[in-house]
Amino acid sequence: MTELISVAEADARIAAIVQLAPAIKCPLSKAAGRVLREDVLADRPLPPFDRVMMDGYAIRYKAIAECGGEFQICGQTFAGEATGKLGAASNAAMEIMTGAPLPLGADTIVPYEDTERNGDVLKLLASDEVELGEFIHRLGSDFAAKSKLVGAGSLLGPVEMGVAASCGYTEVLVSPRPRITVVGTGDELVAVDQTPLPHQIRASNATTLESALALAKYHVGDIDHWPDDAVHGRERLRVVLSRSDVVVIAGAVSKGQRDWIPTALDEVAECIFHGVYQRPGKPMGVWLTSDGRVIFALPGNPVSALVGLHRYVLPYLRQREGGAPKSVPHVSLGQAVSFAPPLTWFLSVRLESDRLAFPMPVNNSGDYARLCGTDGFIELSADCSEWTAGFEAPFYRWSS
Ligand SMILES: Nc1nc2c(c(=O)[nH]1)N[C@H]1C(S)=C(S)[C@@H](COP(=O)(O)OP(=O)(O)OC[C@H]3O[C@@H](n4cnc5c(N)ncnc54)[C@H](O)[C@@H]3O)O[C@H]1N2
Ligand code: MOO
Repeated sequence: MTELISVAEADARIAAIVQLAPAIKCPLSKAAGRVLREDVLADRPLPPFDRVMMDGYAIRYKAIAECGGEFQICGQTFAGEATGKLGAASNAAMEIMTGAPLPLGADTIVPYEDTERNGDVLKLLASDEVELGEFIHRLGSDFAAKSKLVGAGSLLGPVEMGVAASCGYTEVLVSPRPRITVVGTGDELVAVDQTPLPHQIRASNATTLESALALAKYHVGDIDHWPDDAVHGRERLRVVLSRSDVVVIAGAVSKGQRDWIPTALDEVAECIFHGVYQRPGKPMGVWLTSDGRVIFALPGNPVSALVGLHRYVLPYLRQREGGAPKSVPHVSLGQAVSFAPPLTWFLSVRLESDRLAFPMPVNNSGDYARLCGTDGFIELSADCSEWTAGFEAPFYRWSS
């Protein structure tokens, strides 16, 4: 391990190696969840015409006083029909549907519910309650043509997707998805469908890490498992690096005689750091190849690997896509806690009412089953050892 660094320094060093991937064109139908790399502009004013907002009748407001609230119906306009024209007589009314363009000459809509109809004669039930200009969504009243509706860097969620569709974007410029490989390591591990011998365990880290990435909308292209054999492992490392932008390795990063990962990574990449003043996950490290591939080497202990993914890998992936940094919410400690080592403590918690965090510490970073029922972890900084109930701490959710 190189000299240990603080969590803040680890964040800064990761931010410094972020290289924004060149934008690509993507069909709009495939763009949900991607980071937009261009501004989406209104191609027309919003709304693009005087849009009627209620089913009923279009009238001239000033005619109410002139004709005692009685009108002559002279036609109909449905949504999808071109703009109609109100008859020249001041008491003319046009039957009209929601979504239709306001007829020329009309300035007010009276909903069906406020009228009585007899043949072509229309009577307003409460003339004095009708207001000039009611129920008309005026052309351009929301946005002028060419307004920026969605900014570059936005995440394309349902709102942004609908706005882009409404403006005629059949494709958009987005960040490409990184090719991600997740790697587990260790001779003690057997596949999920195997029955382990007493000294073996089933490999679970790849499943955990892949699902955490998938829930954050990142697709894992490959999953690999490497033995504790450095010669064979180095070959696999070369293959995986040749087809990945980001590699997330769990295990073999500490000080054991077969913890070969850091040495092998040093041979093919620059070490950005190795070792952070934190628990869990102290032995984690990050490496960068000369052609821009990034390797996160997380400890094999399942709690350490999962925390490392949420605390460092997911924020890195977001930055790499050019997305606005996701704000980390703060929650309030539900009870006092203490932690003596001068390390940042990532403490697993259960949330109540989405705001109050109750500590649910694991026995150690191999006690992954105790995370069931927790919602994520809070970050308690290394410069303190006692936290009172009510302390506000950054919160990372497992399922984000
Ligand atoms: N002399 C020292 N020993 C250790 C140190 C240290 O500073 N000095 N650090 C400890 C800490 S902290 C951690 S965390 C671990 C990290 O070790 P490695 O990254 O080398 O991980 P492994 O030894 O490969 O595995 C640790 C543990 O996790 C289990 N594991 C590994 N992979 C999986 C998997 N895919 N699914 C489920 N479980 C997995 C593995 O069996 C081990 O029990 O090092 C400490 N030692
Ligand atoms: O840092 Mo290790 O992840 O504490 O067990």
